[in-house]
Amino acid sequence: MAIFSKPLLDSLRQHKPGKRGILLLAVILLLRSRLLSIPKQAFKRIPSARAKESLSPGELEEVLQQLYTKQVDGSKTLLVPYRERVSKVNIRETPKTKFVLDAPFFPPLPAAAKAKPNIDKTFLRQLRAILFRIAFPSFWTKETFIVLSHSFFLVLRTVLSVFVAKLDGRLARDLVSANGKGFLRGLGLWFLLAIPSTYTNSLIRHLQSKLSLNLRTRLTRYTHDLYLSSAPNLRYYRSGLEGVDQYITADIEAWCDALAGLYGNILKPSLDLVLFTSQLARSLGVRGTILLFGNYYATVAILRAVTPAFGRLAAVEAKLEGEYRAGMGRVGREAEEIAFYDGGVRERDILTRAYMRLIKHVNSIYKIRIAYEWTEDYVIKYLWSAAGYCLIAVPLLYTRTKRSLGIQTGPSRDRPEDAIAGRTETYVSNRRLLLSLADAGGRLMYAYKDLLELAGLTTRLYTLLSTLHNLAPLPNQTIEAGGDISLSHVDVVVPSPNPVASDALLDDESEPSEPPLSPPLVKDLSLALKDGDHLMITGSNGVGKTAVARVLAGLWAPQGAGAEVRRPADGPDGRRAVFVVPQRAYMVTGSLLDQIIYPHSYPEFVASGRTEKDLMEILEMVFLAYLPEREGGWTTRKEWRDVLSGGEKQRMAMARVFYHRPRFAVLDECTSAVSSDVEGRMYEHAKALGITLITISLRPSLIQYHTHLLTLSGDGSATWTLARVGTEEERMGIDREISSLESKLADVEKWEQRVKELDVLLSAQEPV
Ligand SMILES: Nc1ncnc2c1ncn2[C@@H]1O[C@H](COP(=O)(O)OP(=O)(O)OP(=O)(O)O)[C@@H](O)[C@H]1O
Repeated sequence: MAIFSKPLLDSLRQHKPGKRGILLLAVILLLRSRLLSIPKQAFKRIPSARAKESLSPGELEEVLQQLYTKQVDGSKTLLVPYRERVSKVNIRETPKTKFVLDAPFFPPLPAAAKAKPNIDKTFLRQLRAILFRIAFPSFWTKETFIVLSHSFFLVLRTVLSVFVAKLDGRLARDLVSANGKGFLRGLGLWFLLAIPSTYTNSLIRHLQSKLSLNLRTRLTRYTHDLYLSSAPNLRYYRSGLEGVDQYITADIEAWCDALAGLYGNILKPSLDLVLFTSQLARSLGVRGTILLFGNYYATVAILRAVTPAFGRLAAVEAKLEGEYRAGMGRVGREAEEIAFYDGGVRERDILTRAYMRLIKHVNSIYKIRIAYEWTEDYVIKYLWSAAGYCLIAVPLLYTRTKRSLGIQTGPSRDRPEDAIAGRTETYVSNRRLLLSLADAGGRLMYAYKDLLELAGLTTRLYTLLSTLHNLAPLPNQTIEAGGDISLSHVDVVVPSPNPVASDALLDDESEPSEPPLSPPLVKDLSLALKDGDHLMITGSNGVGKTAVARVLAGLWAPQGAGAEVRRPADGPDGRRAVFVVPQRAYMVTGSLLDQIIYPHSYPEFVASGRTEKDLMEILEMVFLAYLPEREGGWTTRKEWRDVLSGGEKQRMAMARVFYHRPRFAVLDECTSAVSSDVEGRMYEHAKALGITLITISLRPSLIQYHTHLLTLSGDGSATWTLARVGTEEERMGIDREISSLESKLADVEKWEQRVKELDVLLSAQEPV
């Protein structure tokens, strides 16, 4: 290899130990990259048992269906399709105790802090909490190793820059003194030094991206575990955070990028500044060094005075971006409804307004940046350069003893041309150092701006985490194995919005106040249901029927003095105690099979011992047996929300009830689009399976399948009546209806008489 050629080895021998070290390092780095590339090619030729084969479309479908495999220790291995292969990712859930321990580090933010993210104590506290509780929970993590490697290469780059500056000076000296041999040797060294320099640069970029990605994975997984929590937390349901998708997707990514970039952007120029200043101070003397520091001080003072509130601007930008993104998502989701109304133009106006709001803000940032960057450029490029010339002049014009920077080991400088060559060397080295210094200063100033932007993003991320951490769990419901459902003295009240989630970034800086509790929808509700007590809840629209179901299912906390909700626990065989089918049919992302077994996953379905034959029987029960064939099999993956009709979706929801066979099924107007005869058969089948029904409906035809009727009065008094179907009360109601019908029948004779009279009248008027 060329790098082992004799001249190079000679030059290695000729140089001092320090320089030899650098050359050695360059050779090692070069060899490392060479060596690393060899095995890859070699391995390609060796067929390995571990080599991953590409999956056939059928196998890929199976993997998509499988989703994960369960490990012995309870963790899951997610099967992630990747380039027609499958990569396995081990997922260990964040323990609940970790969240409990972390919560005190995320106290709620005062509105003023949300509105004005800045580099202050609050920012440092937030950053510390996110960094040391989530991003780097302990020292021995992969991320720490990346940071250490990153730091090493950053330091190495600075050291290499100093050598480049020295070599620059040496080349100029050899040129001025017409030392051809020395010049060529210097040029050789220049190329050699370029190898580790460029390698270091690309590695720094690589490690920075890797750090950002690893941080993102850590934060995302932590947030997923925190946000998608089950009862009694249900944070995804109760957080009340607007644009939460923006927080979890874009904001986390932006924060990780900003942090990973900032580390390099601060460490490297700071190191440069220290190293170059110390180098320069050696040749500039005391006067020059004082001038240098005076220059730094003036720069910082000027730039601090003109720096706008980049933190707040970045946070507002993220929020507006989230609003625009959410609007676009809504149109995508509700496309058909909008199309029926032909509401495209209206939606366009709404979205364009959201977009223009964002653009206006981004534009204003750009405008603010012009003034800032103009000042920054003026100060860093021109002021520093002018100061640099003055500083370089110090050793050249006033210093009698021209000290070298350590490279000049050449012949004595008694001759005048040697003196000129020496001065040129000093000048070129100092100038390069000064240019690097100006560059470092510029980057530090940029880093200050980045730091402000990071403060804004940190506030956003902290708002998300503190909102989720500070959401008190729902009060414990009494859950008894084998018990029944009972509510006693429960007031059903709409929960007040989470005050912590309020976003003061755009509006005012006022503290969030506790919103007043709305009046109860249903007052002092008491009822008890055991197996076979089929209950129907009825009442006019908006009266609170679904609200009762929410309390029953544990989504809303029961209110009122002495209020208590008792629910049965799930059976030991995994049989669900209570299963709610909501008003709006929900279709999960996945295959046709996934729709029936939801919220079970495929491995749970397999573990339950059920087969596709069982699923087919269920589909027959809900009159959807044609679906597997029509849609191309059980594993077909489609956007089921759009593919199935409204009635089909409702039938599918009933299929889920038959699959899970809960003890109690709360059916919230979930068969409103199903024809009455099919609805009746599904109700009969549910009862035959031993499922106790709690139906919310306005259809009187459904009363016959129930034993109790809860009627919520729609007169604003929040009262209710609970009657047994077929009791005295109900009979009285039926008797009243019969007597009203009989009195109407008594009039039938009079109406028939009248019809005859009208016939006679009409025939008299007909022309003969
Ligand atoms: N999250 C909420 N925030 C504010 N108000 C709510 C919320 N959920 C329900 N409400 C209000 O509570 C009232 C009762 O709602 P609910 O959904 O229980 O009505 P419902 O009786 O089921 O009506 P429908 O027959 O139309 O389905 C409504 O006036 C509704 O606006």
